Amino acid sequence: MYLPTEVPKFHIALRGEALLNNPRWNKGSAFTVRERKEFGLIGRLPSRVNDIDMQCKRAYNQLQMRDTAIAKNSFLQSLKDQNWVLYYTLLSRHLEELTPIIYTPTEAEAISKYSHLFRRTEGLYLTFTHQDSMEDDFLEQTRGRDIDLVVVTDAEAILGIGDQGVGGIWICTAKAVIYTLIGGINPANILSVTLDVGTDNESLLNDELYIGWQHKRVRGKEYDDFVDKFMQLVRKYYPPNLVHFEDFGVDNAHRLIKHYSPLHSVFNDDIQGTGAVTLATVLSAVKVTRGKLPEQRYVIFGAGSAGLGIAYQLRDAMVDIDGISEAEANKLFYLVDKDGLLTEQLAARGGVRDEAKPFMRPGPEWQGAQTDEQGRIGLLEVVRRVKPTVLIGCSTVPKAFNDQVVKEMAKSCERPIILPLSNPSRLVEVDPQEATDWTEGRALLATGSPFPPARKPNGKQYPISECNNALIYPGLGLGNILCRSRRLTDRMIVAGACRLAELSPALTDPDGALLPDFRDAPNVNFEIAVAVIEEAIEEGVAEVDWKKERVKEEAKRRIWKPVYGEYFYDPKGETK
Ligand SMILES: NC(=O)C1=CN([C@@H]2O[C@H](COP(=O)(O)OP(=O)(O)OC[C@H]3O[C@@H](n4cnc5c(N)ncnc54)[C@H](O)[C@@H]3O)[C@@H](O)[C@H]2O)C=CC1
Ligand SMILES: CC(=O)C(=O)O
Ligand SMILES: [Mg+2]
Repeated sequence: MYLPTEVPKFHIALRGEALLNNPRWNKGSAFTVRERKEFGLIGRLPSRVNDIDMQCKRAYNQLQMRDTAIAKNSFLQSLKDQNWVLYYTLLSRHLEELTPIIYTPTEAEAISKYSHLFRRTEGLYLTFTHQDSMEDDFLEQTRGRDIDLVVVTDAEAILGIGDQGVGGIWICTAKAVIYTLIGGINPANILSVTLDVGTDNESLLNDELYIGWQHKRVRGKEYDDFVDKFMQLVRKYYPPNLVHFEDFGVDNAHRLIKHYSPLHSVFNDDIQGTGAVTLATVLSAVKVTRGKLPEQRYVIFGAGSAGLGIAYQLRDAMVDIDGISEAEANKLFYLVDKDGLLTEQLAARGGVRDEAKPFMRPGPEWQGAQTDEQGRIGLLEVVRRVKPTVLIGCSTVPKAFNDQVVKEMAKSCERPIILPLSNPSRLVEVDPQEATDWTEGRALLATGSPFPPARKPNGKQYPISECNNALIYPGLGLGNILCRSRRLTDRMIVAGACRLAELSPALTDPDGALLPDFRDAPNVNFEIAVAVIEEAIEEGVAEVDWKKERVKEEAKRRIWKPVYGEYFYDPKGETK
């Protein structure tokens, strides 16, 4: 993180309890003596003034007293409710250790227990039954704020754990934290929203403690009208901001992004973010194998939001970077979903969703293929026949890349590129250590959640990169916001992915990680943002017209940092 050279000054209208209870402005024991006098805090705080180092030390010690990941997650949630500067400083100082606590995999567990862990609210809850007051509810939370970014979910497909109803708000708040921690976006300017349209999760419908709308999911026109009502509010009050869609069900995810992208800066993280980070990973892997994207054969296991997003992103990059036609690029993909390989025959039986149709395989190509008793062409058969060089998993099926599949792939491929991306960790398609063992250390690997390095047969440690959209979306969002682009274009996303690939350690060491280390995520995402802004300016969609050589400097100045400012009481000052 870039720290400022000067202490920022703020005029604040809050005093006493109101100031201590506001996590944006609260400094706790770090209020200076002058501030304590000015804001009525002398009797409300123990006498000694602490600096941020001392506060971090205390908070870190308290954190270590919690012995499970979920208890640590709850502790950090409370810290966020109390003091943003301390919370973000602590996370920045222990980025690698604490990201898995506040994001995947622990956040999945927290979300699944949302109604049981619930203590206080965070974000905006827009419930289907309260849509008459939606505009007032929206303004109640946003009035007087600059909202640069809205992170929204309807919670139908949370991480790898499916429909989580109102608990989905916590994926938005977790994604928002990553935007701040890694992207440097001011947390005060981010709005997390859950669209509570019910849930089809039976255990939530039957849970007496469930805290959302206990009703089956609304679908069809009523759903579309509800989402549109929300989108029109965002467009009315915050036209230049970015709307980030997270963990919608696959069909709605594709429909919504298609509908709104010509109208507003919108971004679907599961489709575009995952597509972009995977493109960067594959670009760096093919550098190691000295190949090119169009020379690969891609098998994607799980053709939902992420799988299709990856296929589209890789396909579009080949068209853009390598100049091949879309039709030629489509032929390089083999998508396998729960009904087996996506083929024309399967489509004729209604088994292929529209977005996947460009990638379905022609019938004659698979005549004589081995099928199971339901007529499905399974992953092993696909791997046998296709001899893929790239195998990607976004299926939520743990251990789907078993020894047979991996060994089969490794027979015809010197350095198989294997990316088991399902989250949380327990759903990973193959444990990276097993993939390393089964390929005698030849596999090039990255996973969706963090894993320890794998040990190669020669004793060398192979770092497992985290191919998670969190390594790219903060930079894409930051770039879009800083240049005030009214569209997040495909080329802006490709520019970000290419910049990420350029920063890969594997470019200089074939046994190095495919992506930069997560500890470098803030600097890496800053570079991604710069690439996005440069592209937006070149395409003419940016509202700023910074000269190329000034982009970095301008961007750096606008990044939010977790530092305490100096406060002055002012009845007309900040209240939110
Ligand atoms: N690493 C990353 O950055 C990301 C990882 N993911 C992970 O990818 C996984 C999928 O997420 P989404 O695409 O959003 O979910 P999704 O529900 O849209 O897609 C999952 C797909 O897998 C298919 N599937 C289920 N069982 C299968 C089987 N036995 N064989 C083959 N396919 C099967 C489903 O039919 C569906 O099409 C999740 O675990 C999620 O956490 C998602 C987004 C980003
Ligand atoms: C990482 C992410 O967006 C997911 O697993 O859904
Ligand atoms: Mg997601």
